[in-house]
Amino acid sequence: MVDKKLSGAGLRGQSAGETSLCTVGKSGSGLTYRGYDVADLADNATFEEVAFLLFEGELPNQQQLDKYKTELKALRDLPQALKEVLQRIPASAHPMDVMRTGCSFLGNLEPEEDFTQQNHAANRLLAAFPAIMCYWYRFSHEGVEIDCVTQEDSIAGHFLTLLNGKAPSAQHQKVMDVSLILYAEHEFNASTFTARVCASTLSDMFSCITGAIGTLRGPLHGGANEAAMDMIQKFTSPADAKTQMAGMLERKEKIMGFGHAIYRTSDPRNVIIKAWSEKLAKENGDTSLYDISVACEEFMWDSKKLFCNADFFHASAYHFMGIPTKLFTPIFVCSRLTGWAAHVMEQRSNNRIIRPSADYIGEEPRKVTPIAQR
Ligand SMILES: CC(=O)SCCNC(=O)CCNC(=O)[C@H](O)C(C)(C)COP(=O)(O)OP(=O)(O)OC[C@H]1O[C@@H](n2cnc3c(N)ncnc32)[C@H](O)[C@@H]1OP(=O)(O)O
Ligand SMILES: O=C([O-])CC(=O)C(=O)O
Repeated sequence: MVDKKLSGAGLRGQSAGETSLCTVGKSGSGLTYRGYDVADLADNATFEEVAFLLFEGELPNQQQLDKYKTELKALRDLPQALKEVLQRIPASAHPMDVMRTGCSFLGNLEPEEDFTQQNHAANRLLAAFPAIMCYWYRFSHEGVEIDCVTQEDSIAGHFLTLLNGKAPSAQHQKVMDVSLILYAEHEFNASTFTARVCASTLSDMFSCITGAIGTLRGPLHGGANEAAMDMIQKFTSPADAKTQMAGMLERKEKIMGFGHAIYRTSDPRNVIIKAWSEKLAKENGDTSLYDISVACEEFMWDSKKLFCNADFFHASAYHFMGIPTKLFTPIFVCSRLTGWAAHVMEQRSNNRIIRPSADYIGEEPRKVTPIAQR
């Protein structure tokens, strides 16, 4: 894995366009958003500042940030028709399907009529996604019709308040804010590339984001945080984790939350969310799941030189905050929407339809045999 080859299938290692939004693994393991190191942003900025940075190109000053947050707060509520649609989606539905439908349906009610509305469409989704997720979840699972508006200052606090019906602790609010920063943007990953392909046909913002949600859903991409949670919950101790993982590798199973298409030796987001996971475990007074996670990390590195990606310690961190596992990937949506929308805007600003070629490996030209003779 250390000598990871960036070539072969899956367009690996091929440049598919230009971006000024993000670098991934440029110096082996780094991640920058518009030139800022993600660790610096996680320490010294908020998610709203990062969203502004991605959409507008620069970090906001205090006045710009206040204005932006006021704008977002005014966009939090959901139209009645969308609430009615969410009420009809069963509890058994996959929450990523709920996000996809919520996004798509909002696009019916409040379409992006032309590209001058692109920032508004992006901000509307950024403000509304926490309510789309929590309105459906609490209605279908608890029979509660929540008020989609809160007075919480941040998107992180707003989401946790909608989910729990009460304001979060300062610590939980901070961890959620950091998590939203870490997941915000990641160059030409599969879901962002989906959004850019859609944008390249001059389609609307809601279609681009709906497609991206469908791509993020898979366990090889965003869905890995849920899959990692399901896995670590089955391990009874660090030793059991190592034994079971050895069996999984022997059976050639993929271990979710490990490995990466671009990074070679580490994912820079891991060390940040891992540290928060440890703090949360200690605060909860039970580090057993954290210890199991650390054992998984050690085992995978020792046996396969595979490292934790952003998703692995997000699983335990979210779990320690009491977030239901099925909502892990939808939280990713609430964050990555910023990267997706910024890429849609960037694609539109210098567009040519994305249409690669394929190497044909099928039959030679042949004639149709009449059906009676087949
Ligand atoms: C936020 C995110 O989306 S981060 C990614 C989240 N996804 C996951 O965690 C899913 C698990 N990981 C994976 O499936 C892969 O590592 C991916 C999809 C992330 C990257 O895929 P690729 O770029 O094709 O992986 P890569 O080329 O590094 O694989 C090299 C070898 O390691 C193996 N490998 C890579 N990751 C894993 C893993 N998690 N578990 C077991 N084996 C793995 C591959 O099967 C491959 O083996 P092979 O040469 O015998 O075929
Ligand atoms: O870049 C990738 O392929 C996947 C990833 O880590 C992300 O989208 O955050």
